Amino acid sequence: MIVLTADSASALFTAACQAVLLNGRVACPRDLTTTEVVGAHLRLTNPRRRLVAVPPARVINPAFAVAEALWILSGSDSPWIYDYNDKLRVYADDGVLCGAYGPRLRRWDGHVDQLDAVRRQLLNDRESRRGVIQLFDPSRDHRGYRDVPCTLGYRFFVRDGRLIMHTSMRSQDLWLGFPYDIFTTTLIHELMAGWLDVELGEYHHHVDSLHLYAHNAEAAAASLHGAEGNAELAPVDAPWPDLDHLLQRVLDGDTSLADGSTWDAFGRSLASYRAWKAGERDHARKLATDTPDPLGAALVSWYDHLAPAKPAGQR
Ligand SMILES: O=c1ccn([C@H]2C[C@H](O)[C@@H](COP(=O)(O)O)O2)c(=O)[nH]1
Repeated sequence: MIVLTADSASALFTAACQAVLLNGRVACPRDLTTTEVVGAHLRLTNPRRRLVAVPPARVINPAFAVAEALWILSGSDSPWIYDYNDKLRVYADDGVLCGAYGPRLRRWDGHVDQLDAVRRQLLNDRESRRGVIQLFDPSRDHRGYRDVPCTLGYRFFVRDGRLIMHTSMRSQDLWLGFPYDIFTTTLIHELMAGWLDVELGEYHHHVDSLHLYAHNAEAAAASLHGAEGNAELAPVDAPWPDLDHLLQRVLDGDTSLADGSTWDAFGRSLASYRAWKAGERDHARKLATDTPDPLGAALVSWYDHLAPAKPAGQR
């Protein structure tokens, strides 16, 4: 069992890489070799520092982080998510990710909006222990689909005027999955704190199998010497009744959102990445550079990682 505390996702990521490399044992589920620690409690004291950036060893695609978080929050399992990360297709059955969190989060059993249920529960009984969101569904997840949720669920507690969040995962790919998962969970955490009108408290990430695939071990070792980015994202909130409409506007690329808010930064980073994928690289870089918030800088780093910028004057 490892227990780690940090005030940024980047610092938590490097500490976890170190702990898995030092204490991990080999396990080969699905015939893929991993180094694994069974039992990890990762505690993030500032959930707004949700962006993992440990250049040059680990540079993430912040547009995918945003896209996946909004895809989940909006309750979607639509294939548009592949536009932001084509690799997800390998987990699809007949084109669909059967373990998608969104429909379970917003329409469990076809109708239960768990975000709303937890929000109401904690508004009615401030210190309730019943603020539970369930994602793993035994009636679906033992059927043999390629995609089985790694996140079992979330719990929320209001204590001393702060919202504490706990996530439980059965399985976590530290290198590929963690940076994106922590972005989504801490965004849900911050939004829930806003709906309850309390401060953002600590975030706890409990993982059963925390692992590194063999092909990522060398990079993980290099990340221990990377520069740790711990930029804090600007605060984000949305009145509960406006959430779905706001998510739709961001996803639709509604330019009237240009108000310098975090939602504006989300929309710009998605638009920038769509331009990049369409081959409009200069336009994509310009949109990223103009994006307020550390998200814009992270997107520029991602483009540099994909295709290093040519020195001025060189074509
Ligand atoms: O949100 C997710 C979803 C998947 N994975 C990783 C964990 C495993 O490496 C792999 C799923 O494989 P199984 O645990 O289902 O075998 O994907 C994550 O890290 N986070």
